[in-house]
Amino acid sequence: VERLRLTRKLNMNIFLAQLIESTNDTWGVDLFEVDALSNHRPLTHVALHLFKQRNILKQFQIRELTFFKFISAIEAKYRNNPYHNNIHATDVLQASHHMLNFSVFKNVFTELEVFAALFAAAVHDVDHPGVTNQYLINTNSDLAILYNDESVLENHHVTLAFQTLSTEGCDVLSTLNRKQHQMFRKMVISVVLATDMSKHIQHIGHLKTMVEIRRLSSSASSIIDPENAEDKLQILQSLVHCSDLSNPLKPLNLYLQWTDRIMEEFFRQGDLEKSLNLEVSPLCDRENSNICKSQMGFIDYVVHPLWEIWSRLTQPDCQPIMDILESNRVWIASQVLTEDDKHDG
Ligand SMILES: COc1ccc(/C(C)=N\OCC(=O)N2C[C@H](C)O[C@@H](C)C2)cc1OC1CCCC1
Ligand SMILES: [Zn+2]
Repeated sequence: VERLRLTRKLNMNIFLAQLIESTNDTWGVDLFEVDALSNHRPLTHVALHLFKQRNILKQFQIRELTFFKFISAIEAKYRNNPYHNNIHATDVLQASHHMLNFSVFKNVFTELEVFAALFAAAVHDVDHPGVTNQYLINTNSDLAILYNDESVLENHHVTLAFQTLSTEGCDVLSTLNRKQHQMFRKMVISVVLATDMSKHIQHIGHLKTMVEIRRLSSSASSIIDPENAEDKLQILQSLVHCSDLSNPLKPLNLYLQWTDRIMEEFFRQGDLEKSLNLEVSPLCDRENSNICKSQMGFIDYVVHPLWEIWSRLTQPDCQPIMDILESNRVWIASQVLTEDDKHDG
């Protein structure tokens, strides 16, 4: 029996190593499997692997043990929410890594910009309480008071991330010089704050402008001017925001798990609102929800408008991902019909 147990353990570790290896260049890795096989430490395993694969630790002379301690401390500060947890952080990190490899970004970003974008993705929802900004504002929470109702969650995530750097043995930025540290901090703050859904429309506007300029100056082969730091920062903000809203563009079985999770998180908020005699927020009433219809709305009015312009900027590498969105939408639409019948009884 002992031999059987060890053999099974060995096979699990081999399977885990293969899954982690696939995060290098695969869209739609099953991070729920990575979570199960890694003793619920997907973020530490995947972040260490990707930062090493990109040679970031060597470039900035960051000791592997320091990075391990930092990312482990961050992972431990993610709460066990149904959706906003360490698996979601790993998902956004891996999607951001994947899209930084798009050919349109070749020779565009500096190592520091790549480091900042992936760092921001890994920490972007740390200590998320599983409720929305609006809920925190409506309940006069300490966080809303602290951040004056402005991007309350996002301010909290980035503050906590930088505070974690001063935990014993966790300062992954200690080898950066003053200028690098200043630029890194500016980029991480702006990328994490840009994940606030209230900035969603602005992302679309900036991307439309950039695509327009690309279309007009069709001469310029690579549309992104590596000298324009502002444009590059906006692209990194949109890259992480797109990764944050990438669930409907993942293989259907993964998309459906994320949908179940976000709905459970929203429903728990609705339960809290009911118990506090507050008005139940949209989509948060578990007694009265149409999951497929709300996902259709999410895809048609939030996700597709963003990804449509993002895919135009990043053509042709985004096409396979857009194809997944299209097929998922067709599947969801087919379920709406049957879901209606179910409700009609
Ligand atoms: C897989 O599905 C989702 C994945 C992630 C999210 C998150 C974290 N934010 O998304 C934007 C958001 O919170 N919004 C604010 C308000 C809830 O109105 C919405 C239209 C936009 C939401 C997902 O689906 C939602 C939206 C439709 C049903 C539940
Ligand atoms: Zn997020």
